[in-house]
Amino acid sequence: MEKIIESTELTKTFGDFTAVNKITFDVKKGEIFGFLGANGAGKSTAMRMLTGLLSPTSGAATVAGYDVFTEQEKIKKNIGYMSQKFSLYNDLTLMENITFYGGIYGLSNTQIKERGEKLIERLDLGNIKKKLLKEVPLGWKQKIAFSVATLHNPKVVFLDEPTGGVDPITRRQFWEMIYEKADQGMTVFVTTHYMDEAEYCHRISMMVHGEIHGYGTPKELKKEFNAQNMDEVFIHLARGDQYNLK
Ligand SMILES: Nc1ncnc2c1ncn2[C@@H]1O[C@H](COP(=O)(O)OP(=O)(O)OP(=O)(O)O)[C@@H](O)[C@H]1O
Repeated sequence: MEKIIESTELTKTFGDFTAVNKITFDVKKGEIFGFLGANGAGKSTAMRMLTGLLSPTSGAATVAGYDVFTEQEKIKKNIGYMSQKFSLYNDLTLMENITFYGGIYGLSNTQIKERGEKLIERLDLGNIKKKLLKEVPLGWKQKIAFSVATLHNPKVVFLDEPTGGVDPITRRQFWEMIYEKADQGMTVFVTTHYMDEAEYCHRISMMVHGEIHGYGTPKELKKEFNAQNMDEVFIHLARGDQYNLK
């Protein structure tokens, strides 16, 4: 199957400190790939390199066929990105946000109108489309942010802890949206701290101190670490062997 992301020994150092140390992995078309790790493990740094926001120190990687060292602008045009911090404008209405981002993504006015209306219908937001975003509850904002990040049908969408602070029902709805996009062939690269969400991913990598220490399907990882669930896999990897699960 076609690989959308390929990383070989990708590394980022800040002075003497190695934040990301030789990470090697790939992500296939239409795959939901979970990028996990404890706070400070290096996830955001890796994601920033893959989205063309930060220059790597060494190694090699391509995203949607473009080189992270030399084709960062092309990468940015072919991806969607939803950052940890809510990325829409609170002082614009829903439709104004859609128009603004649609313009940034290079969509025509007709495309913006059509896709915007479809998005509003899909999320059943007709009654709030004229409200300022700041009046909309967080869970809804996250779903809107995801829809806006995929408005231009990117090959891959990067989601940095998209469901942080959101209630369980909304998280579930959010994941239904992720599945829908993946079924359409979009690749989803997602970081999360929720281990139940890790179970929803097709494959996972687990970062520990800048390195990938676990890589595979949830089933494979549970088998490898003799764990009942992803929580146990995470504890085993992130906190060392003191739990003696293996
Ligand atoms: N610009 C920078 N200069 C120096 N050190 C940095 C810089 N950016 C990140 N780091 C360090 O690199 C390490 C990895 O940080 P990073 O933000 O990638 O981790 P993370 O896994 O995304 O954590 P979190 O889940 O908290 O977002 C941390 O120790 C951080 O302090």
